[in-house]
Amino acid sequence: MSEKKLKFNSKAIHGGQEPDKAYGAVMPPIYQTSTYAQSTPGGHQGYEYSRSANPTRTALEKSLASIENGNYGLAFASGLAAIDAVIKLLNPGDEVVSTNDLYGGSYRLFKQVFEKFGIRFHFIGMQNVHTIEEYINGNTKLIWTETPTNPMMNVIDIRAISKLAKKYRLLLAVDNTFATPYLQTPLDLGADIVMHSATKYLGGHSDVVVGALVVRDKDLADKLYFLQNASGAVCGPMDSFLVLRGIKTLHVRMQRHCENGKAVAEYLAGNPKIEKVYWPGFENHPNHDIAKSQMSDFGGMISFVPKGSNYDEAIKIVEKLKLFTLAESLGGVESLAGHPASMTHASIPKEEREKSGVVDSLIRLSVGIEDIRDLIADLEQAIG
Ligand SMILES: C=C(NCc1c(COP(=O)(O)O)cnc(C)c1O)C(=O)O
Repeated sequence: MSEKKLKFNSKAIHGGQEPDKAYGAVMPPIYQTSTYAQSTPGGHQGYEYSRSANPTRTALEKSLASIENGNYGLAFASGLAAIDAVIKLLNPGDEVVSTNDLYGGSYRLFKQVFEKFGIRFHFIGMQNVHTIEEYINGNTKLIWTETPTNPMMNVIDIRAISKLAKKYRLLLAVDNTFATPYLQTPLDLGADIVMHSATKYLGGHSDVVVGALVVRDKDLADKLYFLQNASGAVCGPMDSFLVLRGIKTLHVRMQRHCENGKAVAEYLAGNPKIEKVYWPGFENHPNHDIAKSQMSDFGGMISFVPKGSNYDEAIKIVEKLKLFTLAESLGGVESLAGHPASMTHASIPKEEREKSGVVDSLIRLSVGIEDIRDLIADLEQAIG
C-alpha cells in the first residue's frame, strides 16, 4: 500500500521510514557526526556536513512531512528557529498579519527582532476572518496564525483564511503545535506552511527542544532549506531521534490527552469557583462549529480564570498544585500548569496581552495522560 494511503495512526509509526541501508536497523541510527568522508571533493554519499543534512534529521523530516500530509519537512533547533526561517522568507518593507493571541516568544521574535529589519506586523483577532482583509495591503506577504491559539484557545477557520490568502496571493502559515496532525492537518485545509514546536506534543516527553516546518510546494521548500542551511539553526541527530521516537506514539498519547482534557474542562466548567473556561470542545465556544469542522477532537490544552481572582491569587493556585507541575511548556505526558501573565506571555506588554484576554488571573493547563481521577483530585485541592 502506498504510504500516502496509510491512515494517520500508521503514518505516525511508518511515515517516511525505512530500515537503515547499512544493517537494516528498524529505528534510524543516531548519526552523531558533523562531517562525512569524501573520495574526492564533492565525492560523498549524499551527506557532506551535518548542518546541511544529517541522516537522522532526514529521517525525522520525512516523518514530519508524512504525518502532516506534506511533501517536504524541515527540522530546526527550536520552534522559534522554525518561525525565524519563515519570516526570513520576507524582505524589508513586507508586512505580516498575525493573530493577536499567540505564544509570547513568537510575539517577541516578531516585535523585538524582525521589526528592526523593517518587517511590519499587525496583530489582530482572527476569530472572524473578515476582519483580516482590512489589514491586507500591497506590502502584505504572509498571514501567521495558530489554532487553537496559545493561551486563549481561540479557533481560527483555516479554510476561510486560506481562501483569503489565495485571493491576495499571500502565504498562509499555521502554527499547529496545540492541535498536532492527529487532530488537524492545515495543508489539507489550504495552508502553505505548517509549523510545530516539536518540543511539545510531537516529542511528547518534555525531553527535547525542536522546531518543524512542513510544506507541499517545492520552490517554497527550496527557499526554506536554503535558509535552514544558511542560518544554521538545525537540530542535532540525538534530538532528531527523540522527536522521531515521540511521533511513533503521538496518536495514542493524543487520544488520552483529549479524553483527559475533556474531563478536566468539564470539571472546571462545573466548579462554582471558576469564572471562565477556554476549551474548543465546549458547544458554547465562539468557534466550536469551526473547531468541529477542522479538528477530529479538541485536545488537552485548557485555560481558565478563577472567580474573583487576580495575579497573586492565580499564582497561589498554581503553586498549590502537586500532580500538575508548575512549569513552562506543554504537550508532554506529564500534566503542566502555567501562569501566562508571569511566564509564557510575560514578554507581551500587559495592555497588549489583555486585548486578547490574557488577564493576570488566567491559568493555563497542559493536561497529561495520568489517571484522570488523580488530576481532578489535584485541581480540587488546589482550587477548592
Ligand atoms: C514554551 C511554550 N511555547 C512554545 C511555542 C513555540 C516556540 O517553540 P520552542 O520550541 O519553545 O522554541 C511556538 N509556538 C507555540 C504555539 C508554542 O507554544 C509555552 O507556551 O509554554
